[in-house]
Amino acid sequence: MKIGIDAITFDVAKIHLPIKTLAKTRNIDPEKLEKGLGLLKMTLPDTHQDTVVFGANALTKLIIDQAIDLKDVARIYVGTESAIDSSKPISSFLVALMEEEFGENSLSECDVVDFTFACIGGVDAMQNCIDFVTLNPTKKAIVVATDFAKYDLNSTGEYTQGAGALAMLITSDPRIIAFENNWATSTKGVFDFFKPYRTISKTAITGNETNEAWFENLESEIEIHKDQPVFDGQYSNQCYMDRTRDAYFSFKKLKNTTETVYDSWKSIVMHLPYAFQGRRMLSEIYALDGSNTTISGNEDAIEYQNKLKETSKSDAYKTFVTEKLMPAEIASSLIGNLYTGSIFMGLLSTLAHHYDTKKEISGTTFGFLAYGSGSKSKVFEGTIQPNWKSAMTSIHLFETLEKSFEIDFEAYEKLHKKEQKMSVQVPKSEWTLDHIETENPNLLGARYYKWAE
Ligand SMILES: CC(=O)CC(=O)SCCNC(=O)CCNC(=O)[C@H](O)C(C)(C)COP(=O)(O)OP(=O)(O)OC[C@H]1O[C@@H](n2cnc3c(N)ncnc32)[C@H](O)[C@@H]1OP(=O)(O)O
Repeated sequence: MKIGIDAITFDVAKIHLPIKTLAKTRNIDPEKLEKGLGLLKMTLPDTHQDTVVFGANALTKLIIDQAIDLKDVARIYVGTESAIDSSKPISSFLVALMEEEFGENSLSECDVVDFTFACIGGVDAMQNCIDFVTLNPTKKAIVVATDFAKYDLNSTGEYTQGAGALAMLITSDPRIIAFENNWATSTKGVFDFFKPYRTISKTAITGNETNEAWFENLESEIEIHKDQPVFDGQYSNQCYMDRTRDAYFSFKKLKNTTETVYDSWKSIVMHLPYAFQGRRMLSEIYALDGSNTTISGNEDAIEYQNKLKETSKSDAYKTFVTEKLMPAEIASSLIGNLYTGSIFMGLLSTLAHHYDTKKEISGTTFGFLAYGSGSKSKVFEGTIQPNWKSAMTSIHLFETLEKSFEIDFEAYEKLHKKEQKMSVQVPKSEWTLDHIETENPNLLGARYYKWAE
């Protein structure tokens, strides 16, 4: 029995800052960002948008476009690392909004939960849903991956920001892609990128040593939540390379093959925190699993790195990248990082590219290399199904991204610093964050959403 993705929808932030504008203001060589990292635009949420809004928009579109009867949906599992509450999951908000739109109690028997493991939570959610549908082939599950990749101003992550969501319908006999039951994992607990609870001492804020109540906070430490991560960029790259390499070779063992696995993949879809991360990180796997590898494993660290650099600059590797990785990069260049959604956006970008260029990819196998900081990689593969094109007719990925609204640097900084109070663009036919409760003590911080006609 085949299980996989039957339909995909997306909702990406509709405003963007051109990378050239950021490069100019930050005094960075634009060529480094455009040609070195593959960045063109970075999207960011408007004042009325958050991760619930993106997820709800993608999900509403999926339900309407695919005429899904919610009685058939047994699970809505969300992948996110941008939760807006430490207890109430985004999936709980989504249920409320979907019931508002599609009828009271229409999802009352649906199991919902959020999965958090940095950027790999969406893949974890999907693997779980696939297992569920394998056991219950008449049922359907939906995976939503929603995130806001926000980095500190002036940090090395600043040019990799992005925001949006994807929703995927998981069924038996899927139209788009069916996954094989080989999932290889590599895990190691590290601090490459994380979003810790932080504190500031009350004394530092009030200048007062006596721990007097401060806006009803009785603790001497004031807790701070930030969307921006603590991270070490180059170390996170090393963790990404180590985990994906180990998961790849575990996958090879699972398949019990001595052949070069990536040769059997028409396209390779990786987690893309920025467009060229995959091509920059994959050269090691390319060299190690290649039939004519020049790497023996006995080199010292410097020689090993030099050989990898040589490999990554070779014509053969460039051709490999153009054939197998480039289609997934196109959307990433125009969006930025979607954290949990990035790998699925890479899949959608690949499908849209082949659809728009009229390439037949039915029956070909795609390889997936997922990564989440902290850290974990999963490697798996799937086969494109004969009816994949019928699931692409309503997608319009690149046309939609083309319509993104350009903002200037001043507007970007105001949004980043939360100084912008009014929407930059008037919302239309989409969910919006209406207000956050500030008075009622039993509902303090409750977030309310509404549909903008
Ligand atoms: C966060 C997640 O989503 C989870 C993860 O994946 S973790 C792994 C990724 N980590 C992150 O995304 C964390 C946030 N990002 C960062 O810290 C940084 O953006 C980064 C570490 C990813 C990149 O760091 P950086 O210091 O800006 O770039 P750097 O590593 O020097 O690479 C610049 C590239 O541009 C190239 N370049 C520089 N100037 C150039 C020019 N004028 N023309 C063309 N290319 C140029 C360099 O040669 C280099 O490419 P190669 O190594 O492939 O040759």
